[in-house]
Amino acid sequence: MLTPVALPDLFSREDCARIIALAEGGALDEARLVGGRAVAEKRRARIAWLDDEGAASWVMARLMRAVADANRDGFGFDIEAFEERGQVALYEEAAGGGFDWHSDVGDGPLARRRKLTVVAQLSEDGDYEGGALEVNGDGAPRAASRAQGGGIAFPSFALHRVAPVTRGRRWSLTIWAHGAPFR
Ligand SMILES: O=C(O)CCC(=O)C(=O)O
Ligand SMILES: [Fe+2]
Repeated sequence: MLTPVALPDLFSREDCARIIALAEGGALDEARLVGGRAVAEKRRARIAWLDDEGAASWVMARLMRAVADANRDGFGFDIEAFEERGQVALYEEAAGGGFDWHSDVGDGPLARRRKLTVVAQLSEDGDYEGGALEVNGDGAPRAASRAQGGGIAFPSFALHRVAPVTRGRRWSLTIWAHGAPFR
């Protein structure tokens, strides 16, 4: 199945605040694209990476369980591991935050092994306008739920985007599950 799967209630409101605090406690860098090139025009966000050991381990553990369930129930892909750290992204009105249509599968050694993408909404719906995460899993782009703490899982090759944030700021958390490249 290629249609995105909703993952409601991954995190509580307090969990979301804790994850944002973890990201703010580290370095928030200008986002880079799949190939490692900084391309400001396509992606306008700042990002921080969560380690799967230490203070953020509970975050990664919870997401990994949710991905395993979603894969079993919805996708049935061959997933072997989680080979990248969790990515917290901040899209800000002031910076014209957004991320144009793209696939998460690329030519890099990790990007080519991406199988499933999971994005969790860390901000409250009312904190921002615009900023919709839209996924085109089957020919029709659909907006993911904006509910804080909820998430969505979709095949990493599926085109998706974050519409420009027109007011406020949106925080998200993305992880990828990896395995042998699609063929
Ligand atoms: O922040 C989001 O909602 C999506 C992030 C994304 O698509 C990515 O990092 O590849
Ligand atoms: Fe993406």
